[in-house]
Amino acid sequence: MKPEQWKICAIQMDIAIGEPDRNRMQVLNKIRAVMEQEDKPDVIVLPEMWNTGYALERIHELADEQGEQTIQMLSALAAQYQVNIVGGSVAVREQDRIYNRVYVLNRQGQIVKMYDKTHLFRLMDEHHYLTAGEALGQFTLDGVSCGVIICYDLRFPELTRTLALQGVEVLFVPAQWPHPRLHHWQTLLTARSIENQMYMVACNRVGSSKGADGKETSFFGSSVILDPWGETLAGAGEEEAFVQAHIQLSLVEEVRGRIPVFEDRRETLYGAVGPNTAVLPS
Ligand SMILES: O=C(O)CCC(=O)C(=O)O
Repeated sequence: MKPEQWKICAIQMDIAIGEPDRNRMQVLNKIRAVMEQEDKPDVIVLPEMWNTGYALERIHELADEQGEQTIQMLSALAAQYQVNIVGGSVAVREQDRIYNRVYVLNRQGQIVKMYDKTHLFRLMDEHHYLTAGEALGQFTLDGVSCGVIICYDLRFPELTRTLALQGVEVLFVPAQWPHPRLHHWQTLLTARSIENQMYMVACNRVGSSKGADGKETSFFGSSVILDPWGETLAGAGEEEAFVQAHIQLSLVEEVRGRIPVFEDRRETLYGAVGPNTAVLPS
């Protein structure tokens, strides 16, 4: 049965580029610390590409083969602490392909969803190294309809809208969103939350790392939990933090009832979301 409320914890952390063993140890210790709190969370969320960072030039050698190490660790933790884990994303190798993949584990430690980032971020050369996913990230945890998108996916309102139309009430957004685009991050998260009347749990990394071009990229954190009105329930700055909030699950239905945008949509005017019907200049 669907709970009345959930406690969510987003683990905002630094990531050591190209050091999966060190990052796994960090994640293990942080999850243990979170679960030692008196008021334990129901769902833990991690940031994007937390095993390798954006070490794209060595990604074939560093990525987790079939996700085995990630699955083993997160599944054991989920079962031990009986907590749901939205496992951020990790670089996973499947034969000669690399995916930027989220594993979602339930309280029994079972995988309930695998989602591969569908929109690859050209500005960081993802399209040269990674393979895009072809499926949406909808799943159920404790009877709650949830969705996941990864970082740059946030710029595609059709994706979040499609998930909302599938009934998603809580959307998770693992990210490595860098400076100087804090304004985009905050605005897009708030807009997606308000227009889709859903909870938004966005978990970004902090720290900085050097890319293949030798340039330093720094990440502003600013992880946030928004309610279906787009109001901030919890947020962080640029330091490592546990971003935590209790969310009232019935609020989604209440907000959708107050301002019934899903009933008021004029699909016959602007088409169903889904296939790309945009007319581009020739
Ligand atoms: O869209 C952006 O500005 C940031 C996206 C990004 O860094 C990513 O998808 O990894």
